[in-house]
Amino acid sequence: MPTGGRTTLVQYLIEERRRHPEATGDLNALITDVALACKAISRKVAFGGLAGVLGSAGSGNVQGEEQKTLDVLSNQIFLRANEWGGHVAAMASEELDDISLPPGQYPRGKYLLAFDPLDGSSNIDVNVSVGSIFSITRAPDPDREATTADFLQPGREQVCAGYAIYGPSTMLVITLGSGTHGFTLDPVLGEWVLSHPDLKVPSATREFAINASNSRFWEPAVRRYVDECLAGRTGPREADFNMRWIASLVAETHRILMRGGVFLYPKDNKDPAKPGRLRLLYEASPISFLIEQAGGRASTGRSRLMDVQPEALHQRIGFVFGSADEVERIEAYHREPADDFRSPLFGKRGLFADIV
Ligand SMILES: O=P(O)(O)OC[C@H]1O[C@](O)(COP(=O)(O)O)[C@@H](O)[C@@H]1O
Ligand SMILES: [Mg+2]
Ligand SMILES: [Mg+2]
Repeated sequence: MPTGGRTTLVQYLIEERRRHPEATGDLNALITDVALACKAISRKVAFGGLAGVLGSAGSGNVQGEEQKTLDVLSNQIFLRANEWGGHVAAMASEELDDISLPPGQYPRGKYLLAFDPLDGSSNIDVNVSVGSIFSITRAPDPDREATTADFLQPGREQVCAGYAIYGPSTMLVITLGSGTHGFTLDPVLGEWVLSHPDLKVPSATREFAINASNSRFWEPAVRRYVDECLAGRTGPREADFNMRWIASLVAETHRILMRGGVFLYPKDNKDPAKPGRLRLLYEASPISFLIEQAGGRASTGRSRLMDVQPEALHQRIGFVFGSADEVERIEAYHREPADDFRSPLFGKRGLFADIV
């Protein structure tokens, strides 16, 4: 990484490319196009109601979710920024039923780009941080037209992943497999400046994030974990825990990268057709790559998320990530037979184990 003065995203990417003498520069060009899309979305977010970007678009996506105006707009911005660059073989988006091929292009690009153009869209209208998430993998065969099946690669195959967060300041956080690095958008020069090199997630934490309104649908291992956190100093963990829930995956990830913590959107029994809330290819996979590269752990709750073989473009999955000690604990709870515990206070090992 360059030393002295400001390091911009472009400088960082050039430096990274030096470590790969065989690289053609295509990946860097693609990341620059993605970063440009994020910059454009950031401007739309900043103008908010003045740019007419709030509210519903009056349509739904392939997953039956209401599309916000900014979901649709951000999707268009991502597509336009990347379809003519010659670097992608195809794109997949939360907001598109099927993959998108670049228009009439030959030779095709070498990469597959999957993205959630606007994450946390329920927060747009209330002016809370939202973001964009992206994942880049290699097209298995750039000599033929890319297919949906080409996108179904485990997370460990990603060559780059990142997110932009549109918060009080706009940041781009990326990994190319050599650490996780944060760039802040200089709003005057319009440049991404390296502000948070080599982010590290502490292995221990006393902060967890989960949507507790789903508690009646949780599996016993998740219920046990949360019960034990809530029991605090007087429970089996012998420590008080704090809780957060922003409902923007990007914002939760950012907090965890900044100060640690654990996030759970676990597999539950709310809707048998949906094994989890978050999408594997353009939410959980890229966030996992960023978290692992920052020394954290990313899991389905049972095992490493980046080893899951995807089966569908918009597949959902249970997702637990953050400080390694907590994620390991949650995985261990899932391995234990459920009837071994009911709650921290009343289970076999609990304070009142003898009286129940
Ligand atoms: O509304 P819930 O159930 O708390 O879900 C919140 C989760 O849904 C998401 O908003 C899904 O993202 P989208 O806004 O891209 O659909 C995540 O960012 C967040 O973690
Ligand atoms: Mg999302
Ligand atoms: Mg989205």
